[in-house]
Amino acid sequence: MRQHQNRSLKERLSNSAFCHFEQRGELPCIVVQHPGFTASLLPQGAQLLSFCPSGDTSWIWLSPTAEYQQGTSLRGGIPVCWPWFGNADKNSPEVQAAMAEGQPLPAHGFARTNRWTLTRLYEAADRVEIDMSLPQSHHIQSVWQGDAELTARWILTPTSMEMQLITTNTGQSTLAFSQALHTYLPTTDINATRIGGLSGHPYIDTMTGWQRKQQQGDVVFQGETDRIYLQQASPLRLVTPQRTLLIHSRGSRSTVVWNPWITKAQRLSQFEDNAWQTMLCIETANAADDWVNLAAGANHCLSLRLTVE
Ligand SMILES: O=P(O)(O)OC[C@H]1O[C@@H](O)[C@H](O)[C@@H](O)[C@@H]1O
Repeated sequence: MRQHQNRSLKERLSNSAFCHFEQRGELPCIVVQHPGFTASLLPQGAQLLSFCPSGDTSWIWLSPTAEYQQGTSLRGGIPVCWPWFGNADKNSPEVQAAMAEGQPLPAHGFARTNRWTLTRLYEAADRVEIDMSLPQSHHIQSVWQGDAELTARWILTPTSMEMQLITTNTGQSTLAFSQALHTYLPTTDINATRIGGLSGHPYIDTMTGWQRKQQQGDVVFQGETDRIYLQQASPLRLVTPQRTLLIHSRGSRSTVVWNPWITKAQRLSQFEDNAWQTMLCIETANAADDWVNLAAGANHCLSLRLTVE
């Protein structure tokens, strides 16, 4: 099955102007080498691993110790969390209703560890667009009873990286889900890093028993940080010593901000002990109170677009 999937992906990419197939450990990877930018994406998890405009370093962080293993999400890039965010039991009863009972349920859902299929590739002088869809599988049906089609779309240009996650409710009744584009971002110094655009927003601080608080000013990092900011926030402004990145989002009414800091870093897989100093996550989400209730037949598009200021 895997070999057949890899053969047809190779064939599909053999006529491509800018994309080629590369095997990385156990995983096939799509490498994009456009005159204006380079990028790499895994069909496993529809995970973008890197995006570098020409002359720049990657706007996306990838762990130097990331492992290319079947069925395991790589640490870094943009993992897709869907159809639930975080621990299954922290989701609303509506989101939990479609989850199978008596099964171990993976954190952040199953989309990030399953194999997706390349369904569209558009290449032009000013952009590359790539679509992947998540096929139904026995494994998915054993953990989740929702009826949905899921498409990931990237629109890559020399000056921007857009990722969309489109959920279509193919069932007869309303579909409830939570989700995130779990973007890992680089910084050269977490102590000199701040996020603008969240001042005045309420947030859930998972570090203090899910207490509700309110953000005053920019978000700065002084310890382990794991927060769900509520309400729509776009654009966010990530200021690092290296660059200022604007994070534009649509279809998102919550933002997760995460840095594991010193102690949690030592417990994380595929993560060097000091890596917390040079990364953070800003996740374009619909999480906690903010889950999506999608009518039968309707679509929902969660989108994230990165540009530099
Ligand atoms: O190790 P995982 O499953 O990729 O999760 C990483 C982090 O993901 C974040 O979204 C969560 O808020 C954190 O609590 C979690 O630790």
